[in-house]
Amino acid sequence: MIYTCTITPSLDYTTYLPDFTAGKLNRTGEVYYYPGGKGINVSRVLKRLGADNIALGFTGGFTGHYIEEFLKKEGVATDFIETDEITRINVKIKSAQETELNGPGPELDAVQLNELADKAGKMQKGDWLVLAGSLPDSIPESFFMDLAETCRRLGVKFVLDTSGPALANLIQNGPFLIKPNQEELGELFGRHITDMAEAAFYAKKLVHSGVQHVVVSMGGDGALLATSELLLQAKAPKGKVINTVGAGDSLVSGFIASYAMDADAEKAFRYGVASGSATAFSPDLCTKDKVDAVLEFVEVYPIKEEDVAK
Ligand SMILES: Nc1ncnc2c1ncn2[C@@H]1O[C@H](COP(=O)(O)OP(=O)(O)OP(=O)(O)O)[C@@H](O)[C@H]1O
Ligand SMILES: O=P(O)(O)OC[C@@]1(O)O[C@H](CO)[C@@H](O)[C@@H]1O
Repeated sequence: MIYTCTITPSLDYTTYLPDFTAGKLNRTGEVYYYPGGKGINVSRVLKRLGADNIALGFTGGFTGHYIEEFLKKEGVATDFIETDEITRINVKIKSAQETELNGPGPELDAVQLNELADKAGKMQKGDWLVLAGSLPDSIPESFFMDLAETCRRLGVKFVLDTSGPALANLIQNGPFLIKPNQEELGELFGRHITDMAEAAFYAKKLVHSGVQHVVVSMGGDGALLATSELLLQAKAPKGKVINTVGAGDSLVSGFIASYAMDADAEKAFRYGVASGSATAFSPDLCTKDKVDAVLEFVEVYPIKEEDVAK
């Protein structure tokens, strides 16, 4: 079974308007209320790609209830732990530019965290755990280290799509897959990464430190994959970009859905990039039809040793 874990879900209040001016009253046009948070997006896309999964995490209040109902209607199984706090509302403003306002995550106590640890302790060899999204500072880092250790002990494939100090610590546990974007990769090494050559250099470093698959997503420039055997670049297909929120999560979903079927990292990478781009070209997250339609336009080729920054 594939489990996703979203510590900080959100209800994404998503609105499109022709002009947005900060400091003024802006009247919105189209408004959408999507369940959000990175792990939840991964769950939704996995389901659309035909991969059954269970969404874990913490939800509360009317927003939490809405998220659960929405996921139920889409056929995504959930096993959330209830919080007293209302799940945050994140505001996504789509105008000439994309502006986002993300709220803080929940305050969780030891009982709630233990409940999650218990669920993780029941996973089985061959399962997947995708820990995605921001991790509140109030949770001790040792909690996530223990989660990673549980995965290692049980033979569960641990996938990480988070950032900050937690990511830096957790990569020491040899996760199956991490998917930093260019900026997050730079944060890990305290530098500003400007191109594919530099991204390849640092991705390889992560592989040497024990990460099994490193996918660095680079927005409209595509992505790269580094493993102990492969160093590949994918060019993203061209298309009309509507909404890039969740594009990275879709890449993770596409990779997992494909790898779970064929255990072929190159194929999974191509399918992941197609999924990310298909979301960028959609108002909500991608559908399988859209992914299949863009797949043939994803170009994948090896990065030559001389093209890796030194
Ligand atoms: N403008 C674009 N055109 C085509 N494909 C895109 C575009 N932006 C994103 N993508 C696709 O989505 C993938 C992930 O995008 P990106 O690097 O923006 O992820 P991210 O920063 O993790 O996003 P998020 O956190 O919003 O999910 C890219 O590798 C690419 O395949
Ligand atoms: O605040 P975080 O947890 O870093 O990111 C949360 C978020 O921006 O990520 C998703 C897109 O990737 C959205 O659904 C959600 O609102």
